[in-house]
Amino acid sequence: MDKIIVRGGRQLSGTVKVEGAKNAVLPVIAASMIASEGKSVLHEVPALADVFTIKEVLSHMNADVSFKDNTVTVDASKPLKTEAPFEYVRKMRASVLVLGPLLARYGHAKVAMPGGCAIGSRPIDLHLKGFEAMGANVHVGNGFVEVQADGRLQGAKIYLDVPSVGATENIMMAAALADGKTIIENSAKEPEIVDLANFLNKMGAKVVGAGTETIRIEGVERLHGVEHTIIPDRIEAGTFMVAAAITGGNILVKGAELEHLRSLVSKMEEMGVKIKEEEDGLRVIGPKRLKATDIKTLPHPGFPTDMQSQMMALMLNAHGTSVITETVFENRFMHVEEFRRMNAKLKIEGRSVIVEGPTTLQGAEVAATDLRAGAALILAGLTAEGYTRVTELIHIDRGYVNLAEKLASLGADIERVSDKEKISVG
Ligand SMILES: CC(=O)N[C@H]1[C@@H](OP(=O)(O)OP(=O)(O)OC[C@H]2O[C@@H](n3ccc(=O)[nH]c3=O)[C@H](O)[C@@H]2O)O[C@H](CO)[C@@H](O)[C@@H]1O
Ligand SMILES: C=C(OP(=O)(O)O)C(=O)O
Repeated sequence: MDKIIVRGGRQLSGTVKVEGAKNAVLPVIAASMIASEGKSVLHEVPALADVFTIKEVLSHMNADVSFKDNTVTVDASKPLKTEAPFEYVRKMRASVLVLGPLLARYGHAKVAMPGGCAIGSRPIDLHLKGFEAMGANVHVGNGFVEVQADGRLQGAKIYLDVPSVGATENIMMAAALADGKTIIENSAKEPEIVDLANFLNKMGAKVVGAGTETIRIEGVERLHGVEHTIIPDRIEAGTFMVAAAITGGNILVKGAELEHLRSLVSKMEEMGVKIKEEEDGLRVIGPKRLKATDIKTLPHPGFPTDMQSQMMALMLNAHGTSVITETVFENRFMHVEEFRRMNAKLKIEGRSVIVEGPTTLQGAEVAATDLRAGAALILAGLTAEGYTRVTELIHIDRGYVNLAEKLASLGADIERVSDKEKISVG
């Protein structure tokens, strides 16, 4: 089992380039299956475990997929299978994003029903409600969800009870080939939704309003493969921004888009961090003394839940009491227990965590409970006394490419070791 071992105390400086966004590339690769003619060529694709999983899913479906030098090519013009077995959904919940494209193109799709995970129960009822409104029959049983339509889906007006990212994406993809107009109300507004809409539109779809709370999709007869560049990963960018802030360092995060990061930037500025927009990214300069603040996670443009645990690491180093309230997922505080192993003073009260800072964090053996929690433990390790050993890297590898190597290139005392190798530090 691999571990990342980090010794705290170094100030980080230099430049790091952000990869393409995991949460944009997964739906875009799924959407490439709708194209019944031509190839899609996707650039800036990060070499993440999740990308390899969705590539396997598409290959299983009979699409021709290749991945080389951050470019994925998908040719889905041959007839596709419409079932994805459990092994893929187990590895990655985003596998449910094949439902919309397959339903649109073939009127049928079947995938294993995703279970809960470390951050919450994560139902897909809103995805299914959308498909049903468009005329599909939904059957859930024996651990599978199957959706079936007689002929083309029908455009419909769909109100989402919560602005779910995945439901918005799945419905948008299904509606791209539906008969007539679909209106999604209370849709998610994340930048990744806009990227998917742009991709669909290049393929010949008619989607307007992505990035606002009402998306309108006029169905078309068919879509074709196109070339597309994935947007930068705002969560990876945010993770490096916290690395600069937590170590009192100075990092240029190349490719970070201010427009996608406004809530994070404003909270970090409240904490005393200097953030400047430069031509090719954001420069982040950590202060000598971080100030406490409060955050509440919300759908975009509110504060992203995927940055909550990294901010907790930062708040542990800030002077005063900070409060974090998690409203998106009901159980995204598994990292609290791990931070406590590092001497953190944290109290959970319902959906909030009270963070007493600053704490002298102590290195310890800790486990990544989800991908962002793993990144947050590494960030905490950058300021802890002694060695922090982070295990369960399988989670981190889902969402970060070479995180330890990139932090090392910025001056961190960090390395990734496998149990088979001789551990040279600690
Ligand atoms: C691959 C991907 O893009 N993952 C992101 C996506 O996940 P994902 O698309 O799964 O997240 P959603 O936006 O759907 O979930 C938000 C909330 O809605 C609830 N819900 C969702 C669907 C549904 O049918 N019913 C329902 O109740 C969820 O349980 C959760 O409490 O958005 C999350 C919220 O920004 C991010 O943390 C994830 O990184
Ligand atoms: C929760 C996340 O991803 P996923 O939805 O793929 O589990 C994340 O990226 O932080």
